[in-house]
Amino acid sequence: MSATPPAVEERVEGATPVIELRGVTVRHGSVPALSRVTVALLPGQITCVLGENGSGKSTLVQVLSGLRRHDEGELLVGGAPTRFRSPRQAREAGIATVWQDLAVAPLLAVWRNFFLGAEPTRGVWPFRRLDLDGARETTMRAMARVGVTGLDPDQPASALQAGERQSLAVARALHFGARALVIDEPVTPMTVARQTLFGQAVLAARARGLAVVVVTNNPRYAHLIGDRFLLLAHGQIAGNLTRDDVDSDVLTALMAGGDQLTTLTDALTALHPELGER
Ligand SMILES: Nc1ncnc2c1ncn2[C@@H]1O[C@H](COP(=O)(O)OP(=O)(O)OP(=O)(O)O)[C@@H](O)[C@H]1O
Repeated sequence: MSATPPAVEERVEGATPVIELRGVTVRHGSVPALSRVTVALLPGQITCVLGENGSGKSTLVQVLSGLRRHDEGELLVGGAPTRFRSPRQAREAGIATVWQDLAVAPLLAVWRNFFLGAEPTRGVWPFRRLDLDGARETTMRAMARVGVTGLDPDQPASALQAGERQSLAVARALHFGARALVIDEPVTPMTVARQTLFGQAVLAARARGLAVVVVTNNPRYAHLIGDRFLLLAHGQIAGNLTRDDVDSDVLTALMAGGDQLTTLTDALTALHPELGER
């Protein structure tokens, strides 16, 4: 895993955002969970979303994945204003979500979990049958692409480690042509092995030109993999920084507490007025 991604601004400058939020507000009753959030998610860029509990991270994931409709503002996919009516519509638009409580069918083979109803077939009806070898082969190749090698595609998914399950979900997204990948990081702390696997999968998605969103509570890890850092506080964007703007220590300090986050972001914006314009 490369610790220092190449200069992103050069690669993605001028690219049409895969997803764009313009002034998006989401209310739970009278409580705004997100308030006038504006952000562009660019192809080949990893955006890490950071913020304390209740800052609106999950709500943002829900909006991007079609689980929650926004009350105000605009959601654009590939430049076109969009309103998802279901998670399925978001998936069909190329937005794949890897949920915190990632579900696999534990008794089914890994390759079955990979295809989940989209299994390849051979021949024409009425002689059509499942292409078992093709399915296994495709699963292994797709998993290798995200850094998981030596996998037995016939083993039950329950035998996979948590990190490998996440990799499976990312591998699926890449294989089925997703344009954006939204990952809600598990709340439980990740082991180094799992972080490494996860990082490989995420960087593979980025290399394939997907817009990647990672919701995380770990600023050091975010700084390692992320190109851009979206800081949420009380449902609002408290900072939208690139890895050139902040080092790992500053990002960690920004995350130290909600109030501090706002104060420090103000201080940072005062030092770098251009930050406030993003
Ligand atoms: N279904 C709901 N009904 C009412 N209020 C809600 C609902 N879901 C979230 N909220 C409120 O909206 C705000 C944003 O919540 P959200 O879950 O998006 O934050 P979060 O940053 O993901 O927090 P966490 O890290 O705890 O999951 C919070 O004030 C929360 O209490």
